[in-house]
Amino acid sequence: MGSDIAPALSLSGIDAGYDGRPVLRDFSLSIAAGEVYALLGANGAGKSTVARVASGLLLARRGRVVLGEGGGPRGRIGLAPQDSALFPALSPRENVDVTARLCGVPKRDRSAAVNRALDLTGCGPRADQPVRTLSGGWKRRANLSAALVGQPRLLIADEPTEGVDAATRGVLSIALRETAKAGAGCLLISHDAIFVADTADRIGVLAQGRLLAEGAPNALLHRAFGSARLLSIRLTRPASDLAAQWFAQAGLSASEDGLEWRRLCEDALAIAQMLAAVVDGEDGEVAVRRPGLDDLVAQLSQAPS
Ligand SMILES: Nc1ncnc2c1ncn2[C@@H]1O[C@H](COP(=O)(O)OP(=O)(O)OP(=O)(O)O)[C@@H](O)[C@H]1O
Repeated sequence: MGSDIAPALSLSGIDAGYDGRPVLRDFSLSIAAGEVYALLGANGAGKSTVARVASGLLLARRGRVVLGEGGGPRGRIGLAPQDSALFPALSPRENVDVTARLCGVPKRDRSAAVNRALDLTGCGPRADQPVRTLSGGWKRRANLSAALVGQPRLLIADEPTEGVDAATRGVLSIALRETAKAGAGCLLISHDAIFVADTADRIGVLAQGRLLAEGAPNALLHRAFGSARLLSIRLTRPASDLAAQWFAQAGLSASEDGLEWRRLCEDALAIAQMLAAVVDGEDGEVAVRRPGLDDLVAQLSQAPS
C-alpha cells in the first residue's frame, strides 16, 4: 500500500482497558484505504479491544483514533460484531434496511443499497425469511451485509467466519476483497488462518496487547520459518516407551496430552521417512507441511515478549 493514500484508520499511542486493568499499552496501527488488515492472536490477546476502540465503543484512556481523511462521522464505520447484531424476528433484508436507515442512507437510494449489500454476501436466497430460522452461516452473511450497507470507509469484521463452511468462507472472503477494492479499509479479526491467508493484504500478530509482528502474510511466514517444514505425528494413544524414545531422539516434542509430536526443521521429509515404520507400529499418522499463519501465531504467542 502506498504511503500517499490517507489511512482509513489510524490508532496511535493507545492505552485502553477495562475497570482500570490495561489491555492495550501504547498501541499503534494504521490501515490504508483499499487494504484488508487482519489482526491475529491467541484468546484474550486484545483483538476485540482494538475493534472496540476503533469503532468508538470503548474510549481510549490515552492516544489518538483518526478515521478516514481527517476523521469521518461514526456512521461511516461498518461493524460486523462477533455476536450477531441482528433482530431475530426480522429477515436479513429488513435488518439491513434498518441499518441503512440508522446510517442515514437517503430513502431514494435505500432499496438499491440494501440489495447491493445482500448481493455482496450472496445473502439473496435467504433474504426474506426471519433471521431466527437461518443457519449460522446465513446469519454470518446477513451480519456482514448489515455492516456493508452504509458503504463504510472502515469495515470492522470480528470473527466473520466463525462456524461457517468452506463455501460460505469463500463468499465472505470475496465480499471483503470487493469492499476493499471499492476503497474501504477493512479490519478483520479472525482465528481462521486459511480465511486470513486468502483475504488479508497485511496481518498483525497481537499478544498481551502488543503487536509482535506485522506485514504481508507470505513475507511474515518466510521471515519466521524460511524453508523449514513442520513434521507432525498424530497418535490415537500415547506413544510406547520405545517409540517415544525414537521421536525424542529425532528432535520431536510431544503435546501436553502426548498424542501429537512435532518438529520444525529443514529435513522434515527425511526424518518422516526414517520414522515411518515406528509410526506405523503405533497405529499413527505422520505428515509434513509448510507452516501456516496459525503456527506463526502459536510461535509468537509462546515466545517471551
Ligand atoms: N467487557 C470486559 N470487561 C472486562 N474485561 C474484559 C472485557 N472484555 C474483554 N476483557 C478482557 O480484556 C482482555 C482482552 O480481551 P479481548 O476480547 O480484546 O481479546 P481477544 O483477543 O479478542 O480474545 P478472543 O480471541 O478470545 O475473542 C482479556 O483479558 C479479557 O478478559
